[in-house]
Amino acid sequence: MIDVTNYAQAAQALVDAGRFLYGRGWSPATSSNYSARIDAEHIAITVSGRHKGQLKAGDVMVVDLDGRPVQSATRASAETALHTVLYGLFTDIGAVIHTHSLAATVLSRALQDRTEIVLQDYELQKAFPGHETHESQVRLPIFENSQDIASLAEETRQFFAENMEYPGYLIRGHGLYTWGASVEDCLRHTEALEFLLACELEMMRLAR
Ligand SMILES: CSC[C@@H](O)[C@@H](O)C(=O)COP(=O)(O)O
Ligand SMILES: [Zn+2]
Repeated sequence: MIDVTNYAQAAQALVDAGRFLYGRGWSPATSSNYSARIDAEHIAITVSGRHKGQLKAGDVMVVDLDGRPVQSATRASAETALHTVLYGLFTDIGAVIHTHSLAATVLSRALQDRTEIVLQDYELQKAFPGHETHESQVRLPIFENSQDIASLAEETRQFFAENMEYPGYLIRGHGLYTWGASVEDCLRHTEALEFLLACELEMMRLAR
């Protein structure tokens, strides 16, 4: 049984997150998907194709950790497997957010031969637990974009099983995934990473 209060709280947090992320320009044109944990076996996740700046409670549904809808006839995000794989791996996370910002999209394409981005010498790195100084490194792997979400999910599962300290990842020409203990935490990570990626893009422009 799904706890109705947990579901309602998760759904409202995702609706609010959508308004914020769309407002920042990081979830344009129905792109992006967001989820929040309801209990050990279920998450609330955005319905596929919905405008993230105008989400209503009915645009958030429940799936189990195998991505199967629970008490819903709507279609969960096409990228649900990229969420469920993270909840399976990181038992302490409570939310996953995927954005489609200009910085994440352009930077991951511009660095076409690279399989990771290393962020260093930015004070804002301290937004991540365990990073006490700008001299530490925040690293994000870059996976190739694919319409085969099952195989992309498996690729991410294998990577993060070995590299649990990475706070998120990029899909080339597509966007960013990050997670956190709560929706609030996850939003902080999203905002920090989007800021750092925008800085990197700006640095690259200045270096030309
Ligand atoms: C509108 S293009 C973006 C989609 O292809 C996808 O990458 C995305 O982020 C949203 O898919 P969705 O099925 O709505 O969760
Ligand atoms: Zn996407």
